[in-house]
Amino acid sequence: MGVLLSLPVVHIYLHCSIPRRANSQALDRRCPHDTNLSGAYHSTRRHAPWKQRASVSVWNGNVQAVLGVYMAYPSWRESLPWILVFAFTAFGFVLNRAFAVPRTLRHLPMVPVLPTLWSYTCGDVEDVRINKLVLPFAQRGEPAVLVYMMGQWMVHILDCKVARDVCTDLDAFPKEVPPDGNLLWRLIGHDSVPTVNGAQWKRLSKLVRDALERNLPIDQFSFLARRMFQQMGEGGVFRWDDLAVRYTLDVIGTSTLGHDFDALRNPESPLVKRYSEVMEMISNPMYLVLPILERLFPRTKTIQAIDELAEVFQDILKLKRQSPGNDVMTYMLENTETTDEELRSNMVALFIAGHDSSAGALSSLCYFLAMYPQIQQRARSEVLVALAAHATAEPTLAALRAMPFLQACIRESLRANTPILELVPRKAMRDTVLHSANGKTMHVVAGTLMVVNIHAVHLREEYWVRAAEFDPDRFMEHDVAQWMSFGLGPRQCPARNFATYELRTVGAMLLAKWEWTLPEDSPHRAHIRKCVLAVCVVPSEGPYLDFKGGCEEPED
Ligand code: HEM
Repeated sequence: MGVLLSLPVVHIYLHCSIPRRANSQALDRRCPHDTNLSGAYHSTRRHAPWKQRASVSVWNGNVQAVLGVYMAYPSWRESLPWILVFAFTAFGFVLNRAFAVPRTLRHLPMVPVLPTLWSYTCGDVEDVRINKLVLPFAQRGEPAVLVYMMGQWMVHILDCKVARDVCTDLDAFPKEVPPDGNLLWRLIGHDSVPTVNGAQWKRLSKLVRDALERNLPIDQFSFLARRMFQQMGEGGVFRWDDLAVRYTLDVIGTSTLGHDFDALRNPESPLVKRYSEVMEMISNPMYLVLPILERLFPRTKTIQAIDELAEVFQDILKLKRQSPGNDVMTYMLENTETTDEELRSNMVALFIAGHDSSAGALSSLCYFLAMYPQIQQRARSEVLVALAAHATAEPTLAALRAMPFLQACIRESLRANTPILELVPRKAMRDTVLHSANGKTMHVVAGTLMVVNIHAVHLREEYWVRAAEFDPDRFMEHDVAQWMSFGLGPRQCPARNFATYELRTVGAMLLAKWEWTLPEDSPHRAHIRKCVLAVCVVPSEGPYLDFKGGCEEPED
């Protein structure tokens, strides 16, 4: 590709320089001895040999031809076009090396690299890029497509069966171990459930699952929803993505880390601000596209901020040891086989994996209910009936289980706007043949990186009737196998129960207390605008929602 890019340039220079070359030869013929011009040439050759040595050391190979050309010309002006030709060709080779599709993957369809780079240059958020460049392949029935991402070519899986097969066989397709320079993993650490494989993953995964299953803190979800309602007073227009972030931050803080960030009442809390800043620094798109930049231009300020934040988590862990509570970290600390680094690493992993994803999910749910008032009203009626039937003002587990339509709304909003668009890459450990749901076969060689593209599977029309529409009823009848917001197989989200009950509790309480709409002039009316938050893509800069019908909440 790089060579192709440089060809027109080479072509132009060849055309421009050939007559000049003829001229210079004619000049040489006319002036066989030193003329001013040829004298200048000779003196350059004789007195500036470093020029030649510099060329050799810079390009280190394939330079003899250029030196020959360089020496054959009577002045630097004459040889400049050739130097440029060489430079562009060399640049072309470098680009070619960087972007060439590996031979073993060339049988697969691919998203062309130029539009991909252009999309990054334009600052498109990942969902927009997938819609533009990847989704057309899914709609055409392809099981997979090659995409250039994070500095290399990866196979994006677009088919639900291939996705399931890849995610189920952990030995054949383990998670790709993140490179050392990756700053998100510097913060999380290399010993956490999402990053490890094999026996360590089995041990840590059991630890996390057992701790998460020990307590489903519905009371805590309700308590914090009431705290949020206090902030909302008697209603009005609120920037909903911000409230959702603060609510989920307090949920994850109190129920998993046993630490109250108090983000709902104190949005300016230093830890909350520091966390947001670090996440923003980590998500620099240039470094996400070209991870090699981490080595070429290390981000020392970001690294320092990350290390300071990691220290804060370390301190929270120390405090937790001294004063245990009723939270996931306390349960994990009971296990004496876990090392300090594993505990710290998993604490940060639970925080990051659990916070931004839930914030995005809550934000999307309320956005869709605002966009479709009839669906909101239907969900509200169901909630009020269920609460009355269970004689409770706030949701209990039994009452929440009697709200299937609310659950369908949550699943449909996670389908249409899934916060985690792509799973962590899996690496094929051996040559494999995979079969898609529509009967196609796909050969994959050992070493190939494979990414399940949830967003594309969730919008594939072969799987979903009118995929672009928000229609919770598609989840009322039965479970839909193509739905994969929490991942697939043994490594699917261990907190999916926690997360859905959090959404069900706060969703039910919102519906019971408020009615909300999207203001007419909202920029989110045509479609929801999003941004990248750590590992998720979530609604951004609103949507501002207009809440009505609230009444004063008593203080905590
Ligand atoms: C709506 C909210 C959430 C969504 C959509 C979500 C989604 C996901 C997905 C798709 C994965 C699989 C990643 C992969 O296979 O590459 C995952 C894994 C994980 N999630 Fe969640 N998640 C949510 C909430 C949470 C919460 C609240 C926590 C913690 C309290 C959490 C902790 C984890 C962990 C530890 C893993 C790694 C599992 C493993 O690799 O074995 N998630 N999540």
